[in-house]
Order: sequence, then C-alpha cells, then structure tokens
Amino acid sequence: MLLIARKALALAHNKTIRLTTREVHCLSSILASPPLVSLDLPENWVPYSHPPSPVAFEGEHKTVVIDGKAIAEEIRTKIVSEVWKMKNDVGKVPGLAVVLVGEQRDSQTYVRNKIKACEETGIKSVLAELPEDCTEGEIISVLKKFNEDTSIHGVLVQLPLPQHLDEAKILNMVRLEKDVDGFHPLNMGNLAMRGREPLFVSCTPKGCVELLIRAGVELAGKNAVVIGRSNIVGLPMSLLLQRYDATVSTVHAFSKDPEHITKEADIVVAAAGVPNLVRGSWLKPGAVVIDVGTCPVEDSSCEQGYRLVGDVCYEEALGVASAITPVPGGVGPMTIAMLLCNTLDAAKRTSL
Ligand SMILES: Nc1nc2c(c(=O)[nH]1)N[C@@H](CN(C=O)c1ccc(C(=O)N[C@@H](CCC(=O)O)C(=O)O)cc1)CN2
Ligand SMILES: [Mg+2]
Repeated sequence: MLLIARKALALAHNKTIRLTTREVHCLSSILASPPLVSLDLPENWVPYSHPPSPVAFEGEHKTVVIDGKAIAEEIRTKIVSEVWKMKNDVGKVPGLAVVLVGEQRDSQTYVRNKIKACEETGIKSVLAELPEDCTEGEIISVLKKFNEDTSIHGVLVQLPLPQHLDEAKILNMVRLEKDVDGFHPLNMGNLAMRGREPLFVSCTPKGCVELLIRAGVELAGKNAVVIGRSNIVGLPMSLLLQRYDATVSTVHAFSKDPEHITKEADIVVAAAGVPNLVRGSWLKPGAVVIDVGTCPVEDSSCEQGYRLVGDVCYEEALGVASAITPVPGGVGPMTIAMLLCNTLDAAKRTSL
C-alpha cells in the first residue's frame, strides 16, 4: 500500500521507476480517475441565483428545495460506472465491512440501507453482527480481521454503540486507510489541522458540503452556524466549513442565545437532533438551511404511524430561507452516497 502510494507520487513527479504489470494496471487506474466526489464543482455546475440583500426577502420569498435524494442518485450512478470500470480494468471490486452491535431498530435500518446501496452499486459488502452485551475485545478482534482482509477496503462501526463500550477505543482500532467513516482520531485530527489532509471526511458533513456546492452556495467569507457538536456531524461539519473559509460558529446546549447567533448566519447547518428546534424567526432572510435532523414523531395519518421531522421547522423556513434541504430526502441519502464514494476512494488508493 505504502509502496504503491510512493510509486504513484514518483510518477506524478515525472520520475522514472520500475513497475510490475500489476502495478501498471493499478497505477493507471488510480492516476486516470480523479476522486469521484472531490468536493470540487461538478463540470455541469449551474449555480442558482445568489441570495440577494435581505431587503429583497421582505414578505414571502421563494425557497429552493435542495433535492438530496436526486443528487445522491446522480452520484450513485457515477459510482456504478466507476466500480464497473475498476473491475474491468484491474479485476478489483471495492469491499466494505460493517460492524453492527446490538439490535437498535434505526441502526439496523441504516445498516440494511448501506448493504443495499453496496449491492446496487456493485460494491462487495460484509456485515458482522454482534450481540448487545458483547465485549470490546470481541469487537476489536472482528475489526482486526477486517483490517487485515485485502478484499475489504472500507471498515465502519455503526454508531451509537451500547453504553458499556468505549467508543473512542473501538474507533481507534479501525485501520486508518480503511476508515471510510472518517471517525478515526487521526482522520478527525487531520481534518482539524491546517496543512494536513484527512484520508477520509465523515459522510454526513461531506454530503452537506457537497449539497451546498452543488446548489451554488459560496462558502468563503460567509457566516455559518452549526447547531450541535457531535463527533459524527457537528464537530466535523464545523471543521470542514472552516476549510472552505467560512466563518463558523457552533451552537450547543450551553450557548446563551442560540436564536440570536443563528439569525446572523448565511448558512445554517442544524444537527442537534431536536425536532423543529430552529423556528422561521431564527433565520436571516435568504439564509441557506441544511437540516441534518431526522426524528420520528407520532402521526396516525401516516402508514407507519410516524413521520420524520428535521431540526428546522420546515413550513416556517419556507419563504424565509433562500434554500433548504427537506427531511426526509435531503441530507440522509447523501450520507450513504458519500460512504460509497469513500469506499471507492479507499479501493482506488490500494494496490490490492
Ligand atoms: N458509523 C456511522 N454511524 C452513524 C452515521 C454514520 O455516518 N456512520 N450516521 C447516522 C445514521 N446514518 C448512517 O449511518 C444515516 C441516517 C439517515 C439516513 C437517511 O437516509 N435518512 C433518510 C430517511 C430514512 C428513513 O426513512 O428512515 C433521509 O433523511 O431522507 C442514512 C444514514 C448515525 N450513525
Ligand atoms: Mg434528510
């Protein structure tokens, strides 16, 4: 792995090096295909017109709904062709291993959706299910097995873990080069440091930035507020927005005046897990709103008896925000699309 990376670097610097036939195949596939979702602007990128000055938003304003489901579908279609090309060119199939501990219903659903997404895009997947009362040692030995398996390029542990387990200790055991969730402390640390590059950026924040960029939202110099500071979303989201030169504030349970801070923001990323926390009155007219929350609330008029509600009061935000992601169908589908991208990138980086 390190050797092929060194050779790729040497080639990129036009150095003459000796290669085996397998390395030629592998390197030509790596060098010919840039990272799929590079967080750069897509070629056919068309920005929607930028939020004008607040005055133009007096009264009802048309709010663009950012269709995360459609964007995720577009990305997944590209992944299908890249996976197919990789298989054809070098006989390699990207592989993802998922570790699920316990029987929490929503975690089971997310994992099922990840496995299904792998099947639909041609990525191999393996699921390890462990009982709720398993030990750290048992999880670590499963992780070690996946870390060593050359047919597995990405490894993730579905979160949250049961209370008795040390999450940080377990995430630290995922091999850095396979950490497609970007939760390894070194990936997170490199995301935080200027001049350092993480190998992977966690899927939800990466998906949120991808949505912002594809919607034509400029980030540099903008006031962004991230509501929530979880390791999964809030924290990496704040770090990632800083990398795009936004001025980032974090709002959390101890923040004195969340409404006031949010009202200053051009971009609001709500990831608190509190349904309808952000009211229309909290938003600056013309703000762009990314709603990460997905909370089931009882609703007898729905077939399942519940509906999903975001952290933002959607009806109130319409007419105030210039753009918003819906729940469901906004950020959620992007999380899984970014996981597939990270797994494909992981496979592209190895010679195996
Ligand atoms: N190891 C990880 N654990 C968790 C992550 C993660 O990225 N890695 N994120 C969340 C859960 N999650 C993926 O794991 C996830 C959540 C929501 C969705 C999604 O597609 N939501 C849909 C609605 C789905 C529904 O109808 O129930 C949407 O918003 O449209 C995908 C993945 C916590 N744990
Ligand atoms: Mg959503």
